[in-house]
Amino acid sequence: MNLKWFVIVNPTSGNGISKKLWPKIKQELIAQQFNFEVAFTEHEEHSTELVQNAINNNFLKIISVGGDGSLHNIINGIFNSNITNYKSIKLGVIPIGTGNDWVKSYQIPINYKKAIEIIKEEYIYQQDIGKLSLTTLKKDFYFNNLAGIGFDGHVVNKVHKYKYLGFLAYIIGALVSLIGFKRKNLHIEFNETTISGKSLMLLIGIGKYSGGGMQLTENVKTNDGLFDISYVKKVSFFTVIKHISKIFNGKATQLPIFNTYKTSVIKVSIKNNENIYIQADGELIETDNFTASIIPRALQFIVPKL
Ligand SMILES: Nc1ncnc2c1ncn2[C@@H]1O[C@H](COP(=O)(O)OP(=O)(O)OP(=O)(O)O)[C@@H](O)[C@H]1O
Repeated sequence: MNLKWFVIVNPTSGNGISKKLWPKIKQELIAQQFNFEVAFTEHEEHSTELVQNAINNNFLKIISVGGDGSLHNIINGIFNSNITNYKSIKLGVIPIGTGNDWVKSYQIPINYKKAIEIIKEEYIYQQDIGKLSLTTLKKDFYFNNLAGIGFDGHVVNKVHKYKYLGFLAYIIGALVSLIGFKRKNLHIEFNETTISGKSLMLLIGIGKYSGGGMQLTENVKTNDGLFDISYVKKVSFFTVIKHISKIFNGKATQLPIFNTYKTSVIKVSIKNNENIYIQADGELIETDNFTASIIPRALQFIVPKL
């Protein structure tokens, strides 16, 4: 076993803030007596490969410096591989992203010095991981925070243009995208429930926050072995504007447009081969019918002791 930490830095995250801050982060890691090696991502999804190499070289303690997409790629690197000792891995996050949504569930501070202090404590929390198995493409994608299909994916597709606006990128992207959005036909099955027809969006949640601080799922517990499902058939622009504060204060799911459920498995089919976007942790994945299943307490994350 390698006792050193392996630090993966996405220099592009947070609109390039990671790159600018890295010298200070490095200094702080040294000051807090971390023994570490570092690698920078050189292209999209490179962290998937970097984490696999690190684990194959016996590193078990990983730090992600970046946003939700960087963490998502690291998790896909761990689970989309033949790594069998993933239960021994410890994963810490120094959040330098745009949305930084996963860290909000655990109140991990955006301040990098404080985030490093938390990692130093090595307090472990075993969190559920979601697995999206694409039916036709026979590919698996994993997520640690939230996946969505429909409007949600559409916003992720649009949001790149607005990332310079920071966390506001998602809400502005959502408002702009709502105008003229055409709902898609979905067929959704879980437990004894079937939902079929034109749908605005389906959210499959593990973590509490998405879209830069929005709370669109209910009674979230990240290790209960259940997805927090939110289904919205339709919504008007006027309703969103009227209830905009509820999107961020956790009360949105009380609105009658929200149907919420809990399940460990959910099957989604896209009717009529419609062109629809699917996102996982804010990263677009390929479009296909899929089954989402939860892997309870699959991975050890380093979080603050609450
Ligand atoms: N060297 C690189 N060049 C270009 N893209 C990269 C590079 N390294 C990683 N990426 C991509 O950068 C994207 C965004 O990263 P990340 O999500 O960490 O930052 P963010 O978008 O600013 O934050 P958030 O997801 O929290 O809003 C990911 O999709 C990842 O694949």
